[in-house]
Amino acid sequence: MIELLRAAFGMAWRASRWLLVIRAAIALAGGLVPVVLAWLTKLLLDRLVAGVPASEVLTVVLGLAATGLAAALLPALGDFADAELIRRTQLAGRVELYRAIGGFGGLGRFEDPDFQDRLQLAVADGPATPAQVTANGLAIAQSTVTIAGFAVALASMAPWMTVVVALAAIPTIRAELTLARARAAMMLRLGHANRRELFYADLISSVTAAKEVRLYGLGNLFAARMTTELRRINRGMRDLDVRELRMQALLTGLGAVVAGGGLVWAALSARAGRLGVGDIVVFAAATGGVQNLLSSIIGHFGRTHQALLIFRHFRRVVLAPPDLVPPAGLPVLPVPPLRDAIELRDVWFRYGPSLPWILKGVNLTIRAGQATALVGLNGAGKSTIVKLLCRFYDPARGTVLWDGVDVRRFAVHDLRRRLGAVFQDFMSYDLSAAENVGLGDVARLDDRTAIRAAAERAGAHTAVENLPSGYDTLLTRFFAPDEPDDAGGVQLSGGQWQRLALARAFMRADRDLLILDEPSAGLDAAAEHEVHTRLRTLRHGSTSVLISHRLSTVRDADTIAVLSEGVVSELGDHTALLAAGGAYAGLFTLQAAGYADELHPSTGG
Ligand SMILES: Nc1ncnc2c1ncn2[C@@H]1O[C@H](COP(=O)(O)OP(=O)(O)OP(=O)(O)O)[C@@H](O)[C@H]1O
Repeated sequence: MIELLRAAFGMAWRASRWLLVIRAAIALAGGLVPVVLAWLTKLLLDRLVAGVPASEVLTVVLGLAATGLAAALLPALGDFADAELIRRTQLAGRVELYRAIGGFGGLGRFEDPDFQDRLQLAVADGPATPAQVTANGLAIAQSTVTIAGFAVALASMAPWMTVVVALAAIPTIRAELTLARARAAMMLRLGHANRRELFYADLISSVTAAKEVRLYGLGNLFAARMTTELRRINRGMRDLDVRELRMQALLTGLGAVVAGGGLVWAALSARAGRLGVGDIVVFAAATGGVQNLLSSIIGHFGRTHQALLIFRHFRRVVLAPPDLVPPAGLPVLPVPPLRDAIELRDVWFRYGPSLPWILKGVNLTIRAGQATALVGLNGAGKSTIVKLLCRFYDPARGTVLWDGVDVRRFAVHDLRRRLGAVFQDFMSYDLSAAENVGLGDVARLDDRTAIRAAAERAGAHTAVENLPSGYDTLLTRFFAPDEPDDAGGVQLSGGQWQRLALARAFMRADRDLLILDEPSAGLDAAAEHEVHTRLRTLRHGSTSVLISHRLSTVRDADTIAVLSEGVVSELGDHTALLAAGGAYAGLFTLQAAGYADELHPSTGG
């Protein structure tokens, strides 16, 4: 906890050291104000009772007015400084967090539900926690200053009372810490439910799901499921609130007994002439004040504790070790241009220790300068191989070799700079058409000539030029236009989006390996033909991996690998595989027969 505390203060300090110094000065002054007020009030009453000259009374009154002004202003100043501190620390925290998340090279962490819960908590609440810890810490310091002042006053009148008040605080401290721990644990436990609730809420309100939700009448079902999750969350929170209420009631009772007892003693002492009128004022202010402050300190302790527990999740995400590491002890190597081949050697892979093996000893050589096609039934593991080639995961066993070097020896971003890819589940960015293409090579994001050339290769140029603002057209209707006379965004069709994804990959067409996972699945027949003709020319002499269920589009690949039961079951070119009469030949004949039937329907009957 001390280490966490230090890290939280460190972050706030780095985010804004001057603000922190000013906030500390406000806390110190704010801590002294109640004590000064109580002493000035006692002084005023004592002087009034003693009948001193008016000028002496006036001095005290002026002092009281000035302290009163400070009492009124300081909290507002403190709140302002806290809010600014939170804003600045939150900004610094977000930058740190997103840099860390961006640094995760693989996909495994994003698919781990426990890590997701931690990530969501870190993203939603983590960045503000250092400022919360700091603000609560300063509030504790402020209250401690006040308590020290009152304790001196109380000890001079009734030392035993100081001890009783301090002892009465112990159960409160324990209770608050227990509650803080329970609150933080609850937040993590409710993480699953929160994510499910957000998931259903998004389905109900998102444009993407709107069609199916309406057609299948899913709105009520999703709303009911969302409500169930919300109820579960509310139940958890309510249980905690009830526990808190019960404890507060008990502790308040205890406080009232202590304060009441002290006041009875003070009143009896004043009656017996042992205490003056001013003393009673200071005594009442001190017992009430110390008790209030102790419980406020304890509250702040609880909140600090809770913020620290969330900050711990934030730190775990930020300080998570690299997820893709080179083999133990071996130095990282630069990635040389591909000269010979990429080889998967006895590669085994599954998506989690408890999940089934997807690849069970795949051996495959992707030769430089050649086109390799991967075919196989749904779920055979074709996209999984693509993900291993991009090193989104490392194989559980076996190796992926780049010209004979294990790809784990390379820095992952260096390796990826040498790849271009269209994924089956490609992205559609709510950005301009030019950016949707240019993102394929960030260094050339503003290079309109390169963007246009890539769009032309993908057969997307004419369609983009015909958009209301050409390449500058925003490809979304999600954002309202900035200018009133702006035509606003447009929504593309599925096939048009696919062409842009292809164009994005073509921004990297000169890279060492071009991966095309179903690059034409959403295209019409003419477009598909056109794209594949272009691809054929483009692929000529370059290294590519192509996945397609339409076997006519892979027939001219140099090598076709059939994936089945987790291994490469057939390998060769189209002619060899047809002649072998295996699974490929069967599938190809089936597809060809389908078209032949359409072209030459049986005339019988
Ligand atoms: N992220 C993931 N987590 C867990 N399992 C996964 C994940 N991605 C894929 N799988 C599983 O791995 C298997 C292979 O999937 P993969 O996407 O590689 O198949 P594919 O051959 O590309 O299929 P398709 O032809 O349908 O695109 C499937 O059974 C799938 O359920």
